[in-house]
Formats: sequence, structure tokens, C-alpha cells
Amino acid sequence: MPTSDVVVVMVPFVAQGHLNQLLHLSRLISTYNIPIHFISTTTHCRQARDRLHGWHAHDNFIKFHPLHDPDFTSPNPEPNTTTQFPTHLQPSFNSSLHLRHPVADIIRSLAKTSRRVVVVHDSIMSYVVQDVKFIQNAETYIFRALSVFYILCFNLIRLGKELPFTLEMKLRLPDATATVSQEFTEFLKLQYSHQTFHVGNIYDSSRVIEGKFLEYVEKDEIMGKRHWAVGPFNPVEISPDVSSSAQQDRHACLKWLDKQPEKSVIYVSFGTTTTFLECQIRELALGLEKSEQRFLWVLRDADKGDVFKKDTVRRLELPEGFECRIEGRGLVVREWAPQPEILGHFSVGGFMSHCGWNSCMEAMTGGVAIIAWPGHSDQPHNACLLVDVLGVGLLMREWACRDELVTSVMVETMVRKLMGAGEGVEIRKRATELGGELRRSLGEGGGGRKELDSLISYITR
Ligand SMILES: O=c1ccn([C@@H]2O[C@H](COP(=O)(O)OP(=O)(O)O[C@H]3O[C@H](CO)[C@@H](O)[C@H](O)[C@H]3O)[C@@H](O)[C@H]2O)c(=O)[nH]1
Repeated sequence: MPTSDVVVVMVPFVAQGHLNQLLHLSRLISTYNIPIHFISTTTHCRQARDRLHGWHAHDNFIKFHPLHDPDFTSPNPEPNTTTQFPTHLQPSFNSSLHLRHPVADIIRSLAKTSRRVVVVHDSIMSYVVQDVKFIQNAETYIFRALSVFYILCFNLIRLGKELPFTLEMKLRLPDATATVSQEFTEFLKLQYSHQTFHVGNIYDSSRVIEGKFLEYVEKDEIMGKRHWAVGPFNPVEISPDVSSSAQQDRHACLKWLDKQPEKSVIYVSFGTTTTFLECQIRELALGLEKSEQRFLWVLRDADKGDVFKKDTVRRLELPEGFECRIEGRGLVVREWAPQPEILGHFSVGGFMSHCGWNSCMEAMTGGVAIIAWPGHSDQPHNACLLVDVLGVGLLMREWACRDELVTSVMVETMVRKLMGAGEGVEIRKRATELGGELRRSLGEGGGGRKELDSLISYITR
């Protein structure tokens, strides 16, 4: 395959859940000996690299282009907002618009020395890459960081079209365009106005889980003709580094997991954009305690726009004596945790999650069943996909009740249900089977691998 004359440029959006996915995709594409150029601000390049788990982003195939950081304010997350959308990140989102000219300069310079420059950009970086249409030997591909199911719902509603689902399903779903803030909606509209010249769409998803939704998207052609679902982007097998230095550096929570029985632990984590009120943290803690199940809880506040500004980070308080009472059975981690390795660990059997798309894909890859507790954006749709469509999760509570406190009794009940001997057994079994199917699909001869081969053939044609 003649690949040396084609280079791929990644233009990720400036938030963890997006940086992460395009860095993982960089690894997948680089295995075809195609050079990758990863462009973001200095801060976000550093963030993407520092927080990477499961493999190392060496510079031999992935070249980072850390650009000058635009100025932006980086306020603390605000747990009292009426929507749970992380509005405190909007200044950082807006600052990404400043990347337009430096990104275009790099692409122009690469275009002079390559036969073709393939620009894979986040759907919410369409404004930034708008000048690519003037570069003769460059072309753009929109990377859509969300489930196909949500993207389909969002776009059909945006265009005033009917959702092709049963009435029961429609009633369970919120309006896909109403789960974000007004300011972010304006930001999205700006991006849509520049989505006019891409040659294809790339998804961190798989036909194994979203085949029928991809078919709708392909048939409808509202987002263009070519679609490749080449996920999971996250590594499907994480081989343990057995060197003694790596073993020493291994996160303490993994060593703790090593000592727990198979599939006995529920992992609790809510990604990088969730902020809970103190009373909610308290109820969650008491519920986990009362459930009498083993648990690993990553207790972190939402990221700030600049994750390296730690000056005023809120200390999240636990009920008095909690950590002593749960010692041996539960573990609370307050720093960045190696989530993909946790979800791939033999002792983890369940995951309480906000249903960010990365967390969904990582859980499904690991064959781990979910308690879905969505907060904003695509998360309620992802929850519906996991619970109602795929049958690999339970819903903490209906979306209509999202403003109510989730009590310790609800937490206790759901944890027991998922991890116990009743309904949970079947759900956990389905999650294990789905994980197997997903992992196989990216192996030699699998459907996901064929789709990735097809993308590579197209971009190197
Ligand atoms: O201690 C931690 C905490 C998080 N993660 C990782 O951080 C990522 C979090 O991503 P995700 O699960 O998608 O959650 P968010 O950070 O909330 O993601 C935002 O971006 C996603 C992709 O667009 C959307 O689906 C979500 O709704 C949106 O909130 C995942 O890869 C996790 O593995 C860690 O590795 N360690």
C-alpha cells in the first residue's frame, strides 16, 4: 500500500473526552505506517499525552504540534447550574476558534511536501479547518466523538425530521438538542455552517453495537455519503508491562484490584465534566457503603478549562468516618485513574457511569455492565442505547427525574441489582458477550478491522 506520500493531520477539540479519542485513532492509523500530525494548543497536547493510558505516544509516528495557548479564563465547575452542562468550560471552547490560522499554516506547509494531506477534525473544530477547502491536495474528514445513535437523533431533530423509532423509545428520550447550554448551541451552529466540504465521517463506534443506526445515517445522507465506524479507538487489549519499573509505577488502585475476586468490584466514575452537589456526593457514598459490595470510586470534580491550574480546585468531602468504615472493601481515588486498565481488569464486574461516550466504549470493550446515571449532552441517549437497545445496563433513574437527588437507597438498590444474583446476572452476561464480539471485530478478519482497512484504502487511494 503506497502510504508514505499521504499524511494525516488530527485536529481534536479541546476537552479530554475528545483529545483522547483522536489520540487513540492516531495510534490505529499509524499502524499502517502513515505519519500523523496531532495539532492542538500546548496545554491540550500536554493534557492528551499526560493522561494517556494503555500505550505510549512515541514521536516516531505521531508528531505533536503544540501551538501557542490562546488566553482564556478557567473558572471552577459550578455544581448549582440548572442544566448539568459544564458551562464553565465554554471560555476554553471559545478559545479554540483562535487556532484557525496556525492550524491552516501547518496544513499548508505539509501540503507542499505530501501528495495528500488528510485532515481528520472533530465535528466541533469545523470552523478551525475551514481554510482547508482552498488547499488543492488536502481533504477533510469529520470525526464525530459521540454515539451514532445520538448523532442521528440530534441531526434529525435539528432538521425537523421524524425519529425512526418506536413511540415507547421516543418517549424515553429527551430532545437531543436540548441537553446542552444555549451558548454551546450557538457554538455548534457556527461549526455546522462550515461542514460543507468534508469527504467522509469517522466514528468511534462499531457496527457490532450501532449497525442499524449507521444504516439510517448512510441511507439518509444528511451528513454526506461516506461513513466509517472504526471503533473502539481505545486499545482492545492492554498488555501488561512486566518490567520491574513499570510494575512499581503501576497505579495503586490496580494493585488493589489485583487482590479482589473476579468480577466482584463495581467501578464508580463520572468522567471529566460532571460536578455533583455535596449532598449528592454524600448520598452516593452512603449508598455504596450500604450496598456492601466492593467498589473503586474515582472522586474527582469536573476538569477546568486548563487542567493544570489546580490553585482553587474544590475538595470533595466524604461523610465522616466513611473511609475507615469501608476500608478493605472500597477504595476512593482522588487523582487521575487509569480507567481503560480498570475496566479491563479481571476483578471489575460493573461500572456506575455518567455515560460519556469514551466511558461507554471502554466499558463495552472490557465487557463490563453499567449503571447509567447520565447528566447532559449525549449522555441520556447513550444510557438508552446501553439499557434499552443493547441490554448491558440498568438506568439509575428516568431522565424526567434528573433534577431530583439520587438517594443512598437508590444507589444501594441499583448496585445490589447489578452486582447481585438476580436481574444483574443476565445483564452482566450480555456485557461479557458484547465485549468479546467487539474485541474480535478489531482482530484479523473482523468487521471493525475491515472497516479500518477500507478507511485507509480510501485516504491513500
Ligand atoms: O480518572 C479518570 C477520569 C477519566 N478518565 C478518562 O477520561 C475519559 C472521559 O471521557 P467520557 O467518558 O467520554 O466522559 P466526559 O469526559 O464527560 O466526556 C465528554 O465528551 C464525551 C465525548 O464527546 C461525551 O460523550 C460526554 O458527554 C462529554 O461529557 C475516558 O476516556 C476515561 O477513561 C480516566 O482515564 N481517568
